[in-house]
Amino acid sequence: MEKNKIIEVRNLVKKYGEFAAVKGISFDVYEHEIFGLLGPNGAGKSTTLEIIETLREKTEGQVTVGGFDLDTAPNDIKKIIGVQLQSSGYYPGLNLVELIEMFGGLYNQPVQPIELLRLFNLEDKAKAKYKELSGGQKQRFSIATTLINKPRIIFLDEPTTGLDPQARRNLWDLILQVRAQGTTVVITTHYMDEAEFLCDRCAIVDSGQVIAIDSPDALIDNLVSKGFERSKEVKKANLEDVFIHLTGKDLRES
Ligand SMILES: Nc1ncnc2c1ncn2[C@@H]1O[C@H](COP(=O)(O)OP(=O)(O)OP(=O)(O)O)[C@@H](O)[C@H]1O
Repeated sequence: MEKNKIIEVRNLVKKYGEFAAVKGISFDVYEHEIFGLLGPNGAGKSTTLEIIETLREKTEGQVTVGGFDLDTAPNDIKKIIGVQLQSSGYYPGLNLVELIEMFGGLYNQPVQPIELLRLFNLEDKAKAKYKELSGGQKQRFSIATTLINKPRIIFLDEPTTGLDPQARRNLWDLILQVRAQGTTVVITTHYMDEAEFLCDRCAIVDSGQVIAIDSPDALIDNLVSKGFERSKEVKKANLEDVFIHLTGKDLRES
């Protein structure tokens, strides 16, 4: 089946003064995939994401999103993407339902707050304020809000940082569910297990450059074909499996 490119990034450069944080990055994202930007701290992942999201000026290069050119049609891009807000964007006086209604008003979109909260397992928190949520609940709410304008693409910047194993796995399932409904997902992460589990394809970014891009399987196979072997025999389970087995798979809310 022919894959449709929904994002095209060509020779993207971002300089902060003399310092080039992004040095000529190019990649495509296909419709309905989960695409990962992986890389160490400071590699330029967030900068790249924020440029595509129209939140940061680029220095050079071409970006198109859903066929719209970032230079000439940034407002059209804004309409088809969903972006996680900084937590400071959640007015402290409003509960979750009121926040969703407010964002719906800003986007001029009808919203069904309880249905959205149910999808993210937050229905019983409908009347709670954002600050009263646990870390996992905050992340789930933040991802829920990216869907308010019924976007074609959502951008998630390190969505599971700081979450416990149950909350991470729960969020992974939600991200798969969002994609299953037809939304393209672009995610940044430091966690390779997360990328391996979630991403159809990923770009590994280092010092502002893409150094590899492929499916996780193909990247691993390529390394193995070069003769790489783990020095220690791989066990059938890891410590995280032990932890999940002992403490249960259910989502913790504390
Ligand atoms: N506003 C800014 N002014 C100057 N330098 C910046 C600015 N924002 C980011 N940088 C620098 O650009 C580089 C890339 O930062 P960026 O936040 O894009 O990296 P990242 O890959 O997302 O890292 P992390 O995983 O730590 O979030 C870093 O060296 C950072 O210090």
